[in-house]
Amino acid sequence: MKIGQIRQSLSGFYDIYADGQLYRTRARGNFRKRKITPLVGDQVEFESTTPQEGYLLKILDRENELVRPPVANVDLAIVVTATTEQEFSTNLLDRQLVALEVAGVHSVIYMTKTDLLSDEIYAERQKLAAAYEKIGYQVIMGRHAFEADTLTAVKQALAGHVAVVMGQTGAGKSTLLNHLQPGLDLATGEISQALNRGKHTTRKVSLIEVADGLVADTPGFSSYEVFDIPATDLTHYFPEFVRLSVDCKYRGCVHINEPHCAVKEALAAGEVLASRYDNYLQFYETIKNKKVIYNKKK
Ligand SMILES: Nc1nc2c(ncn2[C@@H]2O[C@H](COP(=O)(O)OP(=O)(O)OP(=O)(O)O)[C@@H](O)[C@H]2O)c(=O)[nH]1
Ligand SMILES: [Zn+2]
Repeated sequence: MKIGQIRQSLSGFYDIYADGQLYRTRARGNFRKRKITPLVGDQVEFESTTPQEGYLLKILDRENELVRPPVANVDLAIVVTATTEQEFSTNLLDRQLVALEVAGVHSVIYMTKTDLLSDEIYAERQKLAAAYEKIGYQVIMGRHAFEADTLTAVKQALAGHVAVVMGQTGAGKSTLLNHLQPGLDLATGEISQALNRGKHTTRKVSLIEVADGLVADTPGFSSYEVFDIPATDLTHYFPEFVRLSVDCKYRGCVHINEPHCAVKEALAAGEVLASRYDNYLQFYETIKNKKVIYNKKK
């Protein structure tokens, strides 16, 4: 019996990486009965006598699992964010950051389309980038998204992680993956839209080695509409609020109507981004109005 990591899943075969090589395996029948689908990124037990043939026996406990792309044990997301005036929105960015925090995935923000910005807007974006860095998110941003320095920074960020590339439609996810792995040849722009129109393409998913990390070769996007958490938990997914709230007067302060709230004081002092706080309020209301029954995980 060996232990390894699923690196690729393709029509019933699972390629498992262990002690420096890949083993092609199939899942033992009892998996299907128990309705467990092995995912790329899973740590598994398997048996194999040759690299071409073996059986996947057991999936070890998962840290997390994403739906799009379907990958388990992800610990880093590169959140690709287009910076042009037509596309950039702190609301969309914060939604993604919160959704990833809820999934237990750390985010690095990667700014694209900076080459299309005037110097003035570029300077504005730099200011905002500094504010997100202060929150605790690394922001990778250059005057051109795909110049050597910015790509090197992405590769360094990937080191030691299992990562996915996330972001809104057209942000530049496939372009980034193609730069990280020349030869991957993902369709970009209009071609990618034409291919995706009207159908859900089920491609194979692989984890590819980039520098010293692993990244899923399929970019992702979640519908960030519902956070599967109670509204009162939302504050836990804003790292700067978590730090500040130790000084809120009330335990369980949600920083809305409570007096002596450290988050609101920091907001008034300009130490919390007004856009972050506004987005927080909006997400809070959205969750409250959903009236969904929460099946809280963990
Ligand atoms: N000028 C410029 N164009 C970019 C940049 N990044 C991406 N693009 C272009 O924007 C378009 C969309 O890029 P994609 O890489 O396909 O975006 P995506 O996020 O994979 O999009 P979806 O597949 O729709 O989710 C393409 O035409 C890219 O060439 C950038 O930094 N600068
Ligand atoms: Zn508070």
